[in-house]
Amino acid sequence: MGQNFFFYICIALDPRAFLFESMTLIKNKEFVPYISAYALKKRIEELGTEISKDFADEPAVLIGVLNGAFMFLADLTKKVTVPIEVSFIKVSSYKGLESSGSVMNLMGLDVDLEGRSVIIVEDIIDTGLSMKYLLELIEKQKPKRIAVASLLVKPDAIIHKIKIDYIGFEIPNKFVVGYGMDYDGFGRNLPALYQLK
Ligand SMILES: O=P(O)(O)OC[C@H]1O[C@H](OP(=O)(O)OP(=O)(O)O)[C@H](O)[C@@H]1O
Ligand code: HPA
Repeated sequence: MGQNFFFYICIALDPRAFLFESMTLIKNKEFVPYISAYALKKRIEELGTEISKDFADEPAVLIGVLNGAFMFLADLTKKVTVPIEVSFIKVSSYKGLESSGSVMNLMGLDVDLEGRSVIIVEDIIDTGLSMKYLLELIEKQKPKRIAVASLLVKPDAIIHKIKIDYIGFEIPNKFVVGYGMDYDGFGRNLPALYQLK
């Protein structure tokens, strides 16, 4: 409700939020404009402000989940005004338009997280499988605190219940591309978000 409310207020207050690009075709699938680059930017600014307040006294390690989170992490970190560290992990669970049902760890962590405050930064939480895997993996390192930030969450698709601390937008259970997210490897470079028609 909170995220949707923000979205409509954003459109009402600033007509630039309407500046969608046109439909896009990726590997013969049609995707229609869904969330504009402007609306993403405004929401990410808010998330950056929230994180800056919450972690003002305890420098956090932000862990971006590759590949999808590269754009969100880059824009989010620019809006965090308190000291942070940045690192990456790479996992894969999605094949084409569906979850494969298992998580492959393709690149491990290079930071010691014991006693640290950690924020896992994801582009999207869909079934929750990847985040469940990541939480279990990171908990083994005994951090002081783990928070989860995800630009998008599909509440109707979640199978693995997870506490999500920072949510950009709650979206329906429909496949999306753009702003880091791909369909079969393509579409990650789109600056806005598109939904499968
Ligand atoms: O909640 P889930 O059902 O696990 O889906 C979410 C995961 O799927 C996507 O990654 P993907 O496996 O497509 O790899 P990518 O980041 O390289 O695109 C996304 O970036 C999340 O990590
Ligand atoms: O809707 C999606 N789009 C792209 N990648 C994804 N990974 C999980 N869900 C999605």
